Amino acid sequence: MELKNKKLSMDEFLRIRQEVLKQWPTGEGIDLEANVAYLKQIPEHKSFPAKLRWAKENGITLAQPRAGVALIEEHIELLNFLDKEGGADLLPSTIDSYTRQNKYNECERGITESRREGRSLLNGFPGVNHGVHGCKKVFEAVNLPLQARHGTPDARLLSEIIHAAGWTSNEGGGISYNIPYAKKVSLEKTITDWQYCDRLVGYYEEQGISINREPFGPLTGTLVPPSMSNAVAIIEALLAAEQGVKNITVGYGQCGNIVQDVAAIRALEEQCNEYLTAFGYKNVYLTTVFHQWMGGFPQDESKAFGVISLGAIAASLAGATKVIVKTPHEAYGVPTKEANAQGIRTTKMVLNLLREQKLPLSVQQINESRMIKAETQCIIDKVLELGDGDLAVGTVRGFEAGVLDIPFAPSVYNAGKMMPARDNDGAIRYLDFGNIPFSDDIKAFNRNKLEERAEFEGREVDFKMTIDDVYAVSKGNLIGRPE
Ligand SMILES: CC[C@H]1O[C@@H](n2cnc3c(N)ncnc32)[C@H](O)[C@@H]1O
Repeated sequence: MELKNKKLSMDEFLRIRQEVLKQWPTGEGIDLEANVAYLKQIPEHKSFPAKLRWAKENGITLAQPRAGVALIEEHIELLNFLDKEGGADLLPSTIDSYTRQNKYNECERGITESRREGRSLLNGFPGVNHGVHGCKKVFEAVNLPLQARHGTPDARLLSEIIHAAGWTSNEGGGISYNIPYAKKVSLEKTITDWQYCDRLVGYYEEQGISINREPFGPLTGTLVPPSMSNAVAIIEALLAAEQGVKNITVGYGQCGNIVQDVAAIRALEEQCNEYLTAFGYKNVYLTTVFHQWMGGFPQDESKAFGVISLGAIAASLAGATKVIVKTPHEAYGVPTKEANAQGIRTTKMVLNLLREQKLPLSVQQINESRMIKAETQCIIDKVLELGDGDLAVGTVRGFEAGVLDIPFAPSVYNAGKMMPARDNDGAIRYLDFGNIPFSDDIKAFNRNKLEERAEFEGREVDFKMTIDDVYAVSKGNLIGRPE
């Protein structure tokens, strides 16, 4: 089917749906009307969109962890522990890597072995294998809204199952769950598949049920310039809105310079609303999510709490609707429930202390916001031009041309020509523009900022800065100064 940014007809959607539900036995018999009846009866306090709206209207930043284990009972115990002991405001179910690659046979084996071993041998919750029944059991055993968090290029069956089970939020998108997560999956395929996931939400919205969609903001989480991640987030929000999604949370991964981080997430919300309005999508309720540092973490747990606290501070000062919490085990892998709860308590302490404070507008922040918006607009306008006005086609051609280019992405569809580095204040700039058609002013701004650092450090502006910056935070610094 030819790729286009057009709302799927119900006939087309239902035709595809027949194939989707056959991908694994747990897809059999998932009935949309029965789902509508179930979703209509879930209590307000367990609706993701309702809680996000409450937080935004009350100027509160919510804390949400990541968490997922192989077996249903242990997963329920984990989630309730993070609620009761951690103070989580929203709950995830982080889905395991096999499910993300649609390798449900491996999931089955992992579930069996986890039962035998008495511990989780999967790195997340295998939602497809547990099916609607299992996911509903989790939803009914917790007391907070529930969201699927994963990294799945083809999440169509997973989305059917989690929404049927009452989970009223799904993370991901055709770009953000492809380019940073997959090596050889075409963008045509993943954009098409995520149009299905969004159209499913559009169907539920048409039945009067609000479901939240959250593009994955941080992408590779490694020195991604804010305008590049904002451009991708806005594109995915627009693609979702075309399919009838009405409740969207756009995301941003902490970069480390507070002024840039606050400016970036505020610019993201403002510019995304501008584009939604310009494209005629009315009544889309937009919120934001700030991801605590997604790059390398220090092994020392006390230092890790420092990184977690900085993320909480930036999220709160920016007025983000939600912050995704890291744990002191980040440098090692899947955290214990205790460590996970510690990350949430640290975050909530900071959020409570800063609740009445926001970073006052400064000249630096206004200039940073202007630059981010100008860079973002340059990227999106070129994408639309390449697509002859079609955003989906333009996105595919944008990656082919290197106009959209995510640093350190594994996908063969990513040009990998653009290179970032931090300036002397730790803000992320473009060191090599690759094929991004920025204006001369934008290029001069980025170059000058990096020249300032070069002069301060007594070295040339070059790729060594990038490499030094990649490892800096795990070594205890923000900027990778020469040793
Ligand atoms: C997007 C990557 C992030 O997800 C986190 N993550 C992945 N799987 C799990 C998991 N099963 N439990 C808690 N955190 C997890 C990982 O530590 C990293 O911070």
